[in-house]
Amino acid sequence: MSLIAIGQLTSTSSLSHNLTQCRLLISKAASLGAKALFLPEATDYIASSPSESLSLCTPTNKSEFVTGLRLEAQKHKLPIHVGIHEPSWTDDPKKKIRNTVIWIDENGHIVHTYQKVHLFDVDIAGGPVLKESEVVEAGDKVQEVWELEGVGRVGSLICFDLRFPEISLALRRKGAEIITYPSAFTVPTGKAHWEMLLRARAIETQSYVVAAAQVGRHNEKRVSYGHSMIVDPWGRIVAEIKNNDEEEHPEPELATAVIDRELLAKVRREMPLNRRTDVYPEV
Ligand SMILES: O=C(O)CNC(=O)[C@H](CS)NC(=O)CCC(=O)C(=O)O
Repeated sequence: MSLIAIGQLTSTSSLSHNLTQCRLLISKAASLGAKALFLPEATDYIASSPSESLSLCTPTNKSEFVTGLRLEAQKHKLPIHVGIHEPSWTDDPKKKIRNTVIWIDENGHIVHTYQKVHLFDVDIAGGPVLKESEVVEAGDKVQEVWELEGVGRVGSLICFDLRFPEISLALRRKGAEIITYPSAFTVPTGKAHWEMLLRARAIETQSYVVAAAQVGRHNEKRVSYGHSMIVDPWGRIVAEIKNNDEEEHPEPELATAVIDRELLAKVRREMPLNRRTDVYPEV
């Protein structure tokens, strides 16, 4: 049984501001004895336009934000899972960004990474209108699941990936016990679908779902839904940040939950989900 923490904040286009907010969450998570801290998608920055996003994107080993987090992880001996932007270019004139999540271990080393596979291109009447693929390069790999010592086997996904059960089932097949969805959901889609999708993914993969999310107003164009949560393999919400949807500038917040591997084993033992791949194709 190990405690983990999720952090919720409002990233802006100021990397140093975002780092300051993360430092508060990191020291809080460490003082509570969490074994790891999970932060949202795009914690390094949320820009107000594709061109601003491109101009803020720097190589990971030169990013002041990532360097700052690595030092904090080392100082507090606290592993950190965090969504960032990474450049994909070498000398490609059509520059693109990678929307990734990195895993920083307790020594401050980046030991795992995942690049978002499903990009958010939507045009919903009355909003939101977002075309992530204009500036972001889609990933093409399911991550290898890794062991977070004393906690469980982790597989990472990001935000919009949540709507595609196939990739979470692929992680389960690779041995995942904890599936993460660092996110920046929009308010209308969050109100309609966020909790339902997270709980569905937890129930059908019989895994913990860890979803740290951006909240509040990032700039004149973007607001995120928040409501970060951890769901257990039975579909129960075991940690939740209940932000007020009217509040545009909430304080960074933290929530914790215990990961109970015995419960996980019990759920999987009591209701085996044996697939009928003789009837339909394996996904
Ligand atoms: O823009 C950045 O820098 C960070 N990336 C994001 O915020 C991404 C792409 S715009 N947001 C989502 O995928 C929201 C998905 C969503 O809201 C849904 O599935 O309903």
